[in-house]
Amino acid sequence: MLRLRNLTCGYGRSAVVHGVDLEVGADEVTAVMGHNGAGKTTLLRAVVGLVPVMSGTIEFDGEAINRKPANRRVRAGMAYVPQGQQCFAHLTAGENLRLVADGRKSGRALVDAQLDRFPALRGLLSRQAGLLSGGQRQQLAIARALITEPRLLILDEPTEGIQPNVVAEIEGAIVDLAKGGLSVLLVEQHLGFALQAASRFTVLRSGRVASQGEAGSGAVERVREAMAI
Ligand SMILES: Nc1ncnc2c1ncn2[C@@H]1O[C@H](COP(=O)(O)OP(=O)(O)OP(=O)(O)O)[C@@H](O)[C@H]1O
Repeated sequence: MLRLRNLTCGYGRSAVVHGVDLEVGADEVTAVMGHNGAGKTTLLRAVVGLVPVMSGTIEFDGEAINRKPANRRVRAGMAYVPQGQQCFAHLTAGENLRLVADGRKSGRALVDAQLDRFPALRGLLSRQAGLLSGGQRQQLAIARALITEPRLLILDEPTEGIQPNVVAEIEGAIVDLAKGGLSVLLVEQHLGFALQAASRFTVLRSGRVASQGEAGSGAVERVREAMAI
């Protein structure tokens, strides 16, 4: 589905991510971990086309997409949920969803499906998104991304700064999505959840792969060691 080969990317002439290989298989979750500033967000932004590739390749469905603009990557089946529960704060929750759904075939059904996934949003549709809690805004942001019917969902720290009772709901939704056949590239600080949801993991340190492997037995120790925690 997604394969990065020897990817180097960054800002201007400064590389931030250096020679990273990484794969997200069909129907799989790959977790990317690492301390603040390790380059996780930069890597995700390169995948969606918001940070230029300096060298190496990004392949999506076997096709090199290094030069494909972000809008065409979205059309090809990627959806990106950036860090920070980003929504249109002055629009209502319902308007945030309709903005993406309107004009799509079965737009209303797509919205309904996401309201079934995140039932708490049903009662909040007429509320301004900026007045929702962080957890509710994150659910809204994920719901909005899913309305585009992606094949690869790219999530940047979806549980960061969110009240613990909602964290469990968001984690559950991500696990369900993966079980339902969606591929997910997940940046996540919570080790336990990342390794439970993912089948592969990558730890970045100063933009380089410090550890990588399958999220089975022994993975927690490998990740802890790579992150020195
Ligand atoms: N727009 C930018 N221009 C220049 N440098 C940037 C830019 N955004 C990030 N950086 C630098 O790139 C490096 C990696 O940042 P990045 O946000 O990718 O890390 P991260 O692992 O996602 O960290 P965090 O968990 O804090 O978000 C940092 O040194 C940061 O200062």
